[in-house]
Amino acid sequence: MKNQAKYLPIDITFKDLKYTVATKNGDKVILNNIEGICKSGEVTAILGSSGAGKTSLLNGLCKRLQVDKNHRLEGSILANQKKYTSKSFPNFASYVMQDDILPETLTVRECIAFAADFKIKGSKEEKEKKVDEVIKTLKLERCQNTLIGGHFIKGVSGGERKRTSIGFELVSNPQVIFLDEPTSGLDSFTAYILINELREYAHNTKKTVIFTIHQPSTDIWQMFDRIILMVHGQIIYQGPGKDQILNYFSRNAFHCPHNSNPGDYFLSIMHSESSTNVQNFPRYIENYQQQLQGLVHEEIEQSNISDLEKRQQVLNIFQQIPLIIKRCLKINFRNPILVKSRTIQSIIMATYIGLIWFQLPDGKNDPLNNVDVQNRAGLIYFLSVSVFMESVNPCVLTFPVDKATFLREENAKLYGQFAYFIGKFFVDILSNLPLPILDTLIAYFMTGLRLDTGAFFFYLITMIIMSITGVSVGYFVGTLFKDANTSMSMMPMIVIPFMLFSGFYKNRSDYASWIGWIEYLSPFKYAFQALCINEFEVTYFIPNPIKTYNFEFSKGEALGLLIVYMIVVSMIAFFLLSIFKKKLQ
Ligand SMILES: Nc1ncnc2c1ncn2[C@@H]1O[C@H](COP(=O)(O)OP(=O)(O)OP(=O)(O)O)[C@@H](O)[C@H]1O
Repeated sequence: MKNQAKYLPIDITFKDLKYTVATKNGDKVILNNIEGICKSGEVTAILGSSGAGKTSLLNGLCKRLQVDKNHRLEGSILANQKKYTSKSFPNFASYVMQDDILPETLTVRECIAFAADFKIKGSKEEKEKKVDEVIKTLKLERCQNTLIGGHFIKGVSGGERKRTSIGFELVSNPQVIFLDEPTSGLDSFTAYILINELREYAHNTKKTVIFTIHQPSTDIWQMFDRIILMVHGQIIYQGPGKDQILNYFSRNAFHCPHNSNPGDYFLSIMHSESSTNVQNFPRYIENYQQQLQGLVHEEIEQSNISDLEKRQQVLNIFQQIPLIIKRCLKINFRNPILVKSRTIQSIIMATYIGLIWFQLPDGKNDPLNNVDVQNRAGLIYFLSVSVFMESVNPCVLTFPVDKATFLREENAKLYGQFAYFIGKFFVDILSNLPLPILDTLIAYFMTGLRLDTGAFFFYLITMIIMSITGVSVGYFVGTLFKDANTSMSMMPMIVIPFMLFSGFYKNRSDYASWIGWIEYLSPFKYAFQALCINEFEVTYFIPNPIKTYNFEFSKGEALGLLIVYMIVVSMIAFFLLSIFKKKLQ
């Protein structure tokens, strides 16, 4: 019984669907009271001129349309005559976005296997068998061990990338698969192969395949089982493809010339740039309403009826976290920017610092030398800033990209936000760990900081915590803004005030009371206090900076507060992500 429900074919239907957006010039109707059906075992193509409402319809069916007081969605959208929500959607359906969001440093096989691990119940062998099957279906055998690639790494071709995205969704064997322009950016042959694979998937396993498409070639056009044509948010044809659609339009005096591509012909009579077309739109709509709408209505009434399956997540949180960690490790450690260049950068930076502040006098011979005290305090402050920057920058750059992957996968119910956050945070801490250690080993001894085992390890731990704090702040900034460029350009606005209120540039006793509270938001304040006390608590220098800087905490307290700061900022980033999640999806 359970199995029957699992493989039950699903028809998607929509009735009286109206989507209205409030604009400055009044309400704009994007979908205008339309109804239709996409049947199981068939490929349904949604076509129309630019701005006709194809993507809005597809997003509506996927429960991804923005709905609020300015965006109203009316009517019903059903699967086997049952309502579904964005939450229950992944139980039976998958959505392949137009932009492929895949990690650059994973291979094609690893991407598909990752989805299989989360989505398929069964042994490792069963999962591998399913991955093999999908790779074979999508003809990805030859590139299965090639990296996806991106800006810095040469990877698979655009077509292979698109097929990997589809494989990522297909591996869970969804009953319904929605695709937004799956052929965009592909050459005609690759596009043909892709649509043919989707057609076989629909025909052989009674699945429902629905996509929007621009300018299909004649060969591709012949593969559509069902076509929905749209203009100005209305449907002007809905029914079988091939000869039926041509005959229907011929009967209504719109003859597709012999030997021409029907896709091109229909687009030529639908695009709204031509005034003749626009004059004809009411005719198309009227013809459709008089001749076809009744039939469509009957098809909707006769569509499959069944309860929708309630799929549970296959893995619990404790099984999800190790898989996320495994993947994040691969992503981070295979990335040449994140590993090689950061390590080299860190070595060069620490050596620079070591050379500039080389073997600072310890005050034994000249305890009253203010310049030496100032140099030593400046060095300590700069070291804490440098280790923070080393970890915050890559996080701000990569988190918005990773966030997109997370949103897609969380949307597809692969795992939950908590599992993702813990797994990713753990790996980012691990990836950053060598840098403060390397910095310390080089700079600490080159500059001649206090030679004492306890002081050395306290320094090292503070630098590691400061590096992790950089990761937390990186997540915070990366969550606040949608893309890496905005995050990077906004970061100075957040970090510079923290630096100014560290107590190094301006003595904390001198802050104006109305703004002085900002110092408690500055991680540099806690790090600088901890490191400075650590360095000067045992010293030959008479003017002791511990007093001059007016520190209010002991070094242990300052380090403790830095740890609390790091945890609180991470928690804020976590909650911000859950608040913005809905909006970003
Ligand atoms: N949230 C929105 N606010 C305002 N207008 C919108 C919104 N969403 C869609 N539109 C408008 O509705 C119309 C239909 O948009 P949609 O993206 O569905 O068209 P489309 O047929 O997919 O076009 P294209 O082929 O160019 O992607 C367009 O004119 C678009 O500008």
